[in-house]
Amino acid sequence: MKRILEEIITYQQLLVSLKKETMPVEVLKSFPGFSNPTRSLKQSVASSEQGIIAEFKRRSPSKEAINLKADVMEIAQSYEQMGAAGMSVLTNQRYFGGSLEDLQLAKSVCNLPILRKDFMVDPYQMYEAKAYGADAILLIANALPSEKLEELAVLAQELGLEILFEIHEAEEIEKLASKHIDLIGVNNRNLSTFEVDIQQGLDMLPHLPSELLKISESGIQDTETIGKLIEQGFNGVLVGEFFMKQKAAEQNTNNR
Ligand SMILES: O=C(O)c1ccccc1NCC(=O)[C@H](O)[C@H](O)COP(=O)(O)O
Repeated sequence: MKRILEEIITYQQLLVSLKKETMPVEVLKSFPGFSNPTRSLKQSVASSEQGIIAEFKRRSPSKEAINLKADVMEIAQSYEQMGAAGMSVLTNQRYFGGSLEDLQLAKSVCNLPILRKDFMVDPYQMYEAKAYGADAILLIANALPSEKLEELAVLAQELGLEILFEIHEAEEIEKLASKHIDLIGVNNRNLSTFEVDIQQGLDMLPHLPSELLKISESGIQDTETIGKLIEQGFNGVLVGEFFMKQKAAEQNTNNR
């Protein structure tokens, strides 16, 4: 079976080449948001008790429908009210039902730093992230060679975007120099098998550079697990499905 990550990366490369034709970088640079100052996700996580990065996620390759009817503006405001340190917005349409417009709307209705959670493969996407209002971007260690990760990281930093560098295995930390990393994310989900192992993430803690803020990502399904991860040394958590399902349940109750 072709790994989903490889499939997504191939798709992204094709998508970016089409977008470059329809919306050149020069046009992205003229977006009003392009020159906005960055809201620091790093500072917000560092100064928050549980460093919660709450994700907007309608569906996913592993779960299909999560909350298909979700309203991004309502959810952004509720994440801010519940005390999240930041918001992650999946901007990939095909696999997650998200969009850059979701990101733009989220940014416009709350004061949270916004992470563009997508599969970044090309410098063009850094300009796009900035134009639509992202404060931080994701770089996935397993998705690209070191040279490409560095190229994207350098440009992101030039544009004032912070970097969440995601790893699944401890050795992957070596793929990008610490000077380019604002937050290190340990993905508890294996992107080939979709298996989630929170303990494997916890076991990696002693191997991570002490100076970096550490985020536990994926598969977190209750508040007890959030507490345990923070108690054991993570500075924050990135949670999607659990919060989005809660929001769907609240919506159903309100509609009755
Ligand atoms: O969520 C998936 O099924 C998925 C599959 C393949 C690549 C990436 C995937 N997720 C992206 C994410 O990073 C998660 O949405 C994020 O860590 C939150 O996870 P969760 O709390 O389990 O929704």
